[in-house]
Amino acid sequence: MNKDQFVVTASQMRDIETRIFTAGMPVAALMEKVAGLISQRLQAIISPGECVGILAGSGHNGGDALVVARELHFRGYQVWIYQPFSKLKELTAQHFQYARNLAIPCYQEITELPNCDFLIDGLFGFGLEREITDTIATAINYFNAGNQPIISIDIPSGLHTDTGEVLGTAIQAQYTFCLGLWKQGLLQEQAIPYIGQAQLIDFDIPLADIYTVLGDSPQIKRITSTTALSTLPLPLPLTTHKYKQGHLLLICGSRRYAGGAILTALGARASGVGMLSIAVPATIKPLLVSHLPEALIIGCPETETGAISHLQLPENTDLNSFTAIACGPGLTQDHPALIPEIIQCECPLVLDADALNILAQIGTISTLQQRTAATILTPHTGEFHRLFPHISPLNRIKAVQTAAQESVAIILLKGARTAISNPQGHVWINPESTPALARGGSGDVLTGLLGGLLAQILTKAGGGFWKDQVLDQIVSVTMNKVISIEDIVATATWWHSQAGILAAQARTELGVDAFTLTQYLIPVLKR
Ligand SMILES: NC(=O)C1=CN([C@@H]2O[C@H](COP(=O)(O)OP(=O)(O)OC[C@H]3O[C@@H](n4cnc5c(N)ncnc54)[C@H](O)[C@@H]3O)[C@@H](O)[C@H]2O)[C@@H](O)CC1
Ligand SMILES: Nc1ncnc2c1ncn2[C@@H]1O[C@H](COP(=O)(O)OP(=O)(O)O)[C@@H](O)[C@H]1O
Ligand SMILES: [K+]
Repeated sequence: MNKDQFVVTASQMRDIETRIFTAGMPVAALMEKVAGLISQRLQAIISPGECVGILAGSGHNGGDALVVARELHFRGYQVWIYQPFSKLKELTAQHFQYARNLAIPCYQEITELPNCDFLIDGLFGFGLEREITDTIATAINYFNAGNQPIISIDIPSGLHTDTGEVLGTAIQAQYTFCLGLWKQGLLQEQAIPYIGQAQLIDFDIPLADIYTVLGDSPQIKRITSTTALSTLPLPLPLTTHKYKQGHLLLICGSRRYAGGAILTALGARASGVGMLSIAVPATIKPLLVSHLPEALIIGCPETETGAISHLQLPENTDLNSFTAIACGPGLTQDHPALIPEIIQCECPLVLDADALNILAQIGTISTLQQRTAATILTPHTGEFHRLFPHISPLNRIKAVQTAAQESVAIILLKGARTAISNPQGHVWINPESTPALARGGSGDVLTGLLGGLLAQILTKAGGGFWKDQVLDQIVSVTMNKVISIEDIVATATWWHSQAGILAAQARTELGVDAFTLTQYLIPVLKR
């Protein structure tokens, strides 16, 4: 089984290791195994003959680094060791002694260090417990200022293993080889500038130990292509028809922001949803019709400024006629009364952009209390602050958990590492994205895509969901599979980011405007 989806804190990793050691695995044997795997990965990056500086700490992160030093020495690399500590853990001390007896040059002062082509950072792993100061802080700053790439073992030294916070100072790595299971800190936004390209080194931790420590349904998980693809509504049933593939209502756009409605709609189109209805101010109806001839465009009465003033749905239709509703992009805040009207709907509801700004104005938690079906809020950091001003966004994982619990909604906090939580605190983190998405309109695309996916998957499950299930956020019970709404939210997030990555590969990071992004959604699935 792929261990890529698990995420651990330092204390959970410590508990898992303890279980392995208690079961009989010798500590020294595990260190040998782990460092052997690290050495193999290094040899794919560094050519024999090149000079490698090894930075060794006092604990087992340093022990790993010293075994790597020995291995690279025997594989024909020029190796030296920087080891400034006076007291080492026993196993680490033994490896240090052996390296010295092999005549690998060892130094305690940065002023003595020869030049090198690469540095291996084994100063601190998940055992870092306080701020780095004095000699070690000076050394880390010195290494960061050099030209040679740094490869960190487990986590860049100086980062807090859980929060990704910099404790005093931290190594800026080009590569991070995370050992065994992904550390939570590597998925926090503040850690991104320090991590470089991150890879997991799987050293065969038994699944039973992982589940014993993390629980049968782990609280925090990484979204991977495997987890995302397992939720997509593919292949379609051979005998399906359009009304079985979901009916999404988008409520978006204004005279001022007509483009937001188009982008949201194009995101929804790519989801493959069976029926798409789009409520917009009457003035921009012809524009939407020309972009999306397949959609039902509902022209609504508008305010003087060109915002929707009232939802005028077709005859025999009300909000509960739809499988899901997504609302907000380009709406403006000119007519706040629209939101309390929409909140009444008894189907899953995605709120984004101006719908969130209005929600913040009228009272986030009190308004959402009226909801009987699932609600998904998709704020960026600014909108999150308006919705939940009392929640610190510094630890984004904690922040989404708290916000979701308080609002009894699913919260998707957008950013370079989008984090999603359900009210029970189950979190998905999107580990792979691109700054090419940091452009106006790309969030609108996500809202449409997510709405479309929700409508479709709900309908595939038979369209029936009961109140008690809704509170558990469970929407679909097929023969042997339970799909929860937050899994669908995670899948949409993954799909959107992968489209950004694919578009950036084809067109550079500057070539991913929001319209172009919509054109790369389907190619992600073909790949
Ligand atoms: N047992 C093994 O062989 C394995 C080792 N692993 C490695 O072991 C690491 C964890 O090892 P440890 O628990 O020994 O911890 P570390 O090697 O991360 O560091 C702990 C040491 O640093 C000291 N220290 C902490 N903060 C400090 C500060 N601010 N300034 C100065 N000293 C400080 C501590 O007192 C302790 O001696 C992992 O990150 C990984 O690299 C595991 O990943 C795999 C299994
Ligand atoms: N630096 C970044 N790296 C990766 N993804 C990003 C980055 N910045 C923004 N994004 C993504 O781009 C989208 C921006 O959405 P949003 O802020 O709502 O923009 P808009 O409202 O203009 O559409 C989100 O999906 C977000 O996760
Ligand atoms: K390290």
